[in-house]
Amino acid sequence: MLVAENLEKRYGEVVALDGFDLTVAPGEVVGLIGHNGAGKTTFLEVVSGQLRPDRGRVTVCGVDIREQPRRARALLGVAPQELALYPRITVREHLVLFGRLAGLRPGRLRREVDTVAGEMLLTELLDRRVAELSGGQRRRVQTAAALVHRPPVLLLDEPTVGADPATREALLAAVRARADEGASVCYTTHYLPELERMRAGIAIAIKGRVVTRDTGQRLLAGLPSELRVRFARPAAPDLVAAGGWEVVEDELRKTTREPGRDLAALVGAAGSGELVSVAVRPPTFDDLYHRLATEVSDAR
Ligand SMILES: Nc1ncnc2c1ncn2[C@@H]1O[C@H](COP(=O)(O)OP(=O)(O)OP(=O)(O)O)[C@@H](O)[C@H]1O
Repeated sequence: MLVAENLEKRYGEVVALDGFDLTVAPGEVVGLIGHNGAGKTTFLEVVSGQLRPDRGRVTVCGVDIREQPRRARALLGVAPQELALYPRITVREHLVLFGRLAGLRPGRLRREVDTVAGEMLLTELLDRRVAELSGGQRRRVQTAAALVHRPPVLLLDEPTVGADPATREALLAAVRARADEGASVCYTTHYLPELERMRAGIAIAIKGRVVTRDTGQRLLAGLPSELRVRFARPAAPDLVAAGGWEVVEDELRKTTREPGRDLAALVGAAGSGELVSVAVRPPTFDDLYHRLATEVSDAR
């Protein structure tokens, strides 16, 4: 369980966190999303103990990070946005190092290294030095190092940046599996379909605070669908204009929260005999992101 309450952090005039609250329950993946500069990385740095907040409190499985920083740190798995790896050692040595620092004993450590290497598609690379890896491969090592000791709280800051599709899929599956085992996962990304894939809750940060916390499905439910209708012959222009339809080649399109009602009204006026096709595209996570982007620019 991760609980952050009323965090504040200033850098001179810049307010990076401004009353930031977030709770992530065991078994839950929360996608923390928001524009560049919304405070996501600052929040993760505060939780992982790299940064001291001016105000507020964070507990990790009930352990206060300020009162017992070492105990709290041992309960966390952190993959920061900036790569922080030792280039001269091998991938295996890396994972062993992180597992040992977290207190894993040799037998279990060996097993966990093999398991996480398999999950993150790193098995073939275990004996390569980090310096010899590509950017995407290094990021995978960083995520594996966060997972290796099976921490109850995971903080992953844009872990799929630069990942190819197979790697992205493997990473999302591994993260979801850790949550299914009971971990609380806080995951930042600018790519919302990843959150859909992990059945993640969504926390939207704007200007240093979480303004919305809901399921993806409920947030999507507030968005319009796109309705596309084709007739055998062009519909009458006055009919099109009156219904607020857009004409794109031989198709009528409308973005609407009530596709059924709009379709019925159109067909009622034009007659169904000429109808060739109807398609409804429900809102996607990309639409949600665009909506958020608009709302954020309006709030600025
Ligand atoms: N070391 C620093 N010194 C001064 N200002 C900083 C520092 N670190 C962050 N900030 C400022 O704090 C605010 C929040 O930054 P933060 O990196 O937390 O945003 P973010 O939501 O993670 O953005 P991104 O999506 O780009 O990763 C920004 O205005 C940023 O410029």
